[in-house]
Amino acid sequence: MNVATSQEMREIDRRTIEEFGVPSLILMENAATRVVETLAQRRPTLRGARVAIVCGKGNNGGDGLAIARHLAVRFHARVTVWMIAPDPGALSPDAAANLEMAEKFGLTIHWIADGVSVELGQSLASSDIVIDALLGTGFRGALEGGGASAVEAINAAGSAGAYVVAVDIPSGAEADTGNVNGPAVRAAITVTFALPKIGLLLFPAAELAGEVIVGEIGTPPALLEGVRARATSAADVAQWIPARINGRDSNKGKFGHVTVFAGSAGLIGAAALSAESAARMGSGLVTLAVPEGLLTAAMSVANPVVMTAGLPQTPKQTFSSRALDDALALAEKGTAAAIGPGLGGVKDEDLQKFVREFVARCPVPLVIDADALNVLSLEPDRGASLVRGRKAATVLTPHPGEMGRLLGIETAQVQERRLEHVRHAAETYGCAVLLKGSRTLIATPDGRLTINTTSNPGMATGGAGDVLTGVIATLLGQKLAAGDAAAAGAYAHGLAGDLAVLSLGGAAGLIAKDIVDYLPKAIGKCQLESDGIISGS
Ligand SMILES: NC(=O)C1=CN([C@@H]2O[C@H](COP(=O)(O)OP(=O)(O)OC[C@H]3O[C@@H](n4cnc5c(N)ncnc54)[C@H](O)[C@@H]3O)[C@@H](O)[C@H]2O)[C@@H](O)CC1
Ligand SMILES: [K+]
Repeated sequence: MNVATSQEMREIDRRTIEEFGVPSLILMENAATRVVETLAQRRPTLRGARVAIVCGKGNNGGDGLAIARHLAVRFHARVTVWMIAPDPGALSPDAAANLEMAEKFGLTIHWIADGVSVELGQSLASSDIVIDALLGTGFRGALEGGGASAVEAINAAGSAGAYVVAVDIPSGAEADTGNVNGPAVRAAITVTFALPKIGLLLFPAAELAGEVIVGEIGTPPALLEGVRARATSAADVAQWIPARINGRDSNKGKFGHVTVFAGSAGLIGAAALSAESAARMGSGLVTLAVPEGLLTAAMSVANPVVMTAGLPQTPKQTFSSRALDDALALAEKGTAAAIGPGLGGVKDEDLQKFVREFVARCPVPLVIDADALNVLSLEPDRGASLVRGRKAATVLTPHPGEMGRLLGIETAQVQERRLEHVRHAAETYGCAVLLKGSRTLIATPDGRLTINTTSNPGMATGGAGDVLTGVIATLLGQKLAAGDAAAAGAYAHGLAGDLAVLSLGGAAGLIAKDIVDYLPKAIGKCQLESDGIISGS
């Protein structure tokens, strides 16, 4: 599913109006109609209901005024409009046109420039439905003054039982970041137009939006295809994966062969988890390479389907640069490799040398994770040029701390502008980059962005990242493009975690191995959803 930034949406609207001749007032009318239809479906008691509509001075407010008219005319709703604006002269042209119509239809309209009004609070609190048409995609920053007071009144009404509907996006939330920097509306449902705005998928806005309905407003479909961001769907995953593995002449050679380079003393479990997840994700063969002193330990904890190899090690039982030739030869036998989980000893110069050389020369598609990322970010410029120089596809899978180190910034800075930084990293390192989080983001150097909507807080548990590494390596080994492998991998991994939590009946006790075990179910669910046999969650 495509998702839009506010700028892309403005441009789509502009082209709809200028190139396709659809007047902006028709778009606004369509938007209002979609909200009213949704309300009619969700609120069987809409006829005669008490509805308060809070409108701003921009086009979001214009939508609210059009909604007011439709509710009054078609459903005889008892509508009160609250304009949070100084006077009609402050309104956008389309909002002003709708104000004029609303006035001529005899609707009740109150004006409060500063938003502080006892009557507003009382009116909202005694309404069955409150419609938030204060601010839409034009909003940035933090709400203060009148807008903030109006939002607080909306939320108080919501807490008192009113059904709160946000028009396009909850007011106070930023459409491009999902950030909420001040008061923001908490809605039961958000009706957004043409395409979901990126912010609606990102926290905290995603949580404030409630259920998100996408209302079609007459935008030419071709214009909706031109956006740069998307959210992965089950159908995407189903489409990407079976094209490679469901052929009639299946044999294990066709499913790929992943080689995982991982593990150090005390961290052999990370290695075993990555390898087992590759097997569960459907890799035909999996080889786990560990420092040679840990081979026996690896064989005892790894799943028996996993082949094992021991490579030359440093005195601290991490990979030595002497392991390089063997490692490259092993990698070359497979269709994809992963390096990083539990490597340990990042300060060990011999390990650093091994990682740098391996990354530069590994001839097959490669997932770089965890300590391997930390080695690269010891000297970020050199790390970036090593990755950029690679011949085969690459996916980096940093968590926010690792991303900060890769870019030479603080973790908090990463988290403040996740979209921006993941895109920047993809450009800098010239490969697909997956930034982990409650909404994992994937960027590719061509500027495309994917938002992952599966996963749950239970997955913030040791080893979950190691599992993801094995999953993505499997998809790379089945010849998916790097960005698709990362997107499909994140979706399947998150869905496996969701299914595991449902099955366990709680999130707190989820362990990484559960995610591994639910991978087959997650893939199966994607296929069933894609075939229309079951509906999406
Ligand atoms: N352009 C179009 O053709 C369509 C637009 N539609 C609606 O129009 C909305 C976008 O309209 P606009 O671009 O007019 O913008 P908005 O209605 O979202 O609001 C913009 C107003 O918010 C103010 N603002 C921005 N940041 C602020 C802050 N921190 N504190 C207080 N005020 C702030 C701006 O000064 C501006 O007056 C969409 O969300 C959607 O609801 C729909 O009618 C569909 C068609
Ligand atoms: K709104």
